[in-house]
Amino acid sequence: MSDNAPKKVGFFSRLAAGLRRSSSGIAESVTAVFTKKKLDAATLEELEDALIAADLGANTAMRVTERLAKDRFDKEVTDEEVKEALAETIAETLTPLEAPLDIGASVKPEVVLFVGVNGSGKTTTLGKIAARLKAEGRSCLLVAGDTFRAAAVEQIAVWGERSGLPVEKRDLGADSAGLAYDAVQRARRESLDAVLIDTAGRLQNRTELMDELRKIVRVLAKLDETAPHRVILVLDGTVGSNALSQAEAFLEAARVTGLIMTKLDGTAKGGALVQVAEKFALPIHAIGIGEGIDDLQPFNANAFARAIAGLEEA
Ligand SMILES: Nc1nc2c(ncn2[C@@H]2O[C@H](COP(=O)(O)OP(=O)(O)OP(=O)(O)O)[C@@H](O)[C@H]2O)c(=O)[nH]1
Repeated sequence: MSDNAPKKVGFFSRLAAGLRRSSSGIAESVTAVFTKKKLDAATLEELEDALIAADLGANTAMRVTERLAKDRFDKEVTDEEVKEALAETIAETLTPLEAPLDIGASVKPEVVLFVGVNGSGKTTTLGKIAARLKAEGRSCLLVAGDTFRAAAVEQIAVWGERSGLPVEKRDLGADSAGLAYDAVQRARRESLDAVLIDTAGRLQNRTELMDELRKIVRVLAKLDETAPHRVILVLDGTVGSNALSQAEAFLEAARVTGLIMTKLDGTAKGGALVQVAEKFALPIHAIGIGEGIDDLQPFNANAFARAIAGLEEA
């Protein structure tokens, strides 16, 4: 137990530092509304507006104000109490969705597809997960399924080299569904634990590219009707509420099974994770709070809720 204590402190403080831009935006809104005011209807409305403006979504904002109204109406409240109510509400939403990844533990090879819009962090996230799997003694094949961009293929190759993991790639412009199919066959031959497939970034309104994604899913299911076993949607935390339409489109096209939100270190809009979670109830595997390998953290709902509300660790 004592061995774990310092690690836990480090984890939370890095998370809090990563989320600082989001949490300070929220803290400013809360402080602007509450300077030891009595909690009346007008203050509650102002608070609700401030939380919506912080990208937390109307539903969460309403639940926070209802919670406060129930216990504290007509009494004095401090901004600390508001933040506690906020953290508790966010944790209630997110705790059931906490889903740490355990790739390659049950199915072998576990086929995992990474999807998302351009630049959301798919390739980097895949590389970080591969490095972690390797460190845990699991074998995996990295698949450079973004056959449109030479830089993406190169990026996967670098992650493979760095982690000493095999990479399946093709010439630029090759059919990514065929590549994914061949990769799964190779992983079977080589008895690997997992196949991690990168895909090209695509905007959710580009029908032909979404169709290509459907094709990859269809082709994988030909080899094994339970594949892909996971479809991880990588969302860029800086896009705020736009993440909702992205999640909707990718859920429809590719049966997304879980999500990872990246770049929460560079955004004031991290509250959007709560909105997406609330609307789609998608398992949340991890969050990215920086570009380093250790900056992809397994998702911890309580820690996230306290950090984004600008509170200390519980
Ligand atoms: N600050 C920060 N940067 C990140 C994080 N995750 C990824 N990035 C950076 O975001 C940029 C885009 O990441 P990629 O992994 O190339 O994104 P992609 O989704 O594969 O991009 P496309 O192939 O264009 O679709 C890179 O510069 C990454 O280093 C994160 O959690 N925090």
